[in-house]
Amino acid sequence: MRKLAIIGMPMDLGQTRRGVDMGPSAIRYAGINERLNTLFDEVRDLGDIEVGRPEVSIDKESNLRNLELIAEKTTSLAKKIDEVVQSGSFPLVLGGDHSIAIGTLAGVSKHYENLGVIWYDAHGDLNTAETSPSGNIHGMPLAVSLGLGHPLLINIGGYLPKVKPENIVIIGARSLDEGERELIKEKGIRVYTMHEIDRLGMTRVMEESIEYLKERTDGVHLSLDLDALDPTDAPGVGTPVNGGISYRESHLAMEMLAEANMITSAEFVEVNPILDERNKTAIVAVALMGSLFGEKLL
Ligand SMILES: NC(=[NH2+])NCCC[C@H](N)C(=O)O
Ligand SMILES: [Mn+2]
Ligand SMILES: [Mn+2]
Repeated sequence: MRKLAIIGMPMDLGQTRRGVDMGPSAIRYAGINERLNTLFDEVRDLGDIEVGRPEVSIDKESNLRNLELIAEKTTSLAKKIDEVVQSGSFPLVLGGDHSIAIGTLAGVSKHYENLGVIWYDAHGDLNTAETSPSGNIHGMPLAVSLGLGHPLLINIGGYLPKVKPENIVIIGARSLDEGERELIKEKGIRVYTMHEIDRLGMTRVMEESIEYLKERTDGVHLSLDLDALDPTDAPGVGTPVNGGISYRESHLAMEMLAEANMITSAEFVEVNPILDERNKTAIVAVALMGSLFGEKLL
């Protein structure tokens, strides 16, 4: 029996543009239930993780914006995800800014020996407090999952690391900070930048990524930041970067993942309805979920 559990994570503390906390509502409004109902034997919407309206604060010592709150809220998310995986359901998390991935991965990864991660994003999200140009934790979750960063974040769930560098594939990168570039080289992380996507085409990028992860992982988490897509297709994001992946290429990528039958958890993040045009970005997110979960035209 194929079971899906939807969990909303309405958190905007990982960056400074308010509104991304409304992402889960926008995605639900875009018709997620109707779209996914027929693709699973059971779809349960577990509602949102309680985030509240906390006051924004900067940790003086580390210069990390909202450090303690993010640690607390992602810990709650991790617990919920852990339960969902144990119950045999596929966890689908709706963001929220990308810092929520710290919690998702903490909840998921303990169930696998070698969890793979596809980081579909314009950014690497591989900063630490030392390399971050912004102090925004949404630029750090992948580093945190590698065990690099503030102790309060890397120890969530009581174990580390959540992912090994050789089990990561980044797709869609076109904005990397200096420290992130160094880390990618030092750790040998596989990255398909927009250059490779243009040059090889999305088909080959996905074939290679799937083969690479099949060989070494026993489960794969898809962390999809809507800013991986070009801003013309997904304008409702806080940190848009021109020259992104098209709507069609993204559908192809999701369809190939469905065919490979390898994704074991997923999150769709950074949908900000305040910055959007008529909920376009949430609608794109739901359409991509359809393809990811096996929707077919014929
Ligand atoms: N999840 C995201 N949209 N991350 C954007 C990060 C931008 C920049 N690299 C930073 O660290 O601030
Ligand atoms: Mn991004
Ligand atoms: Mn991101």
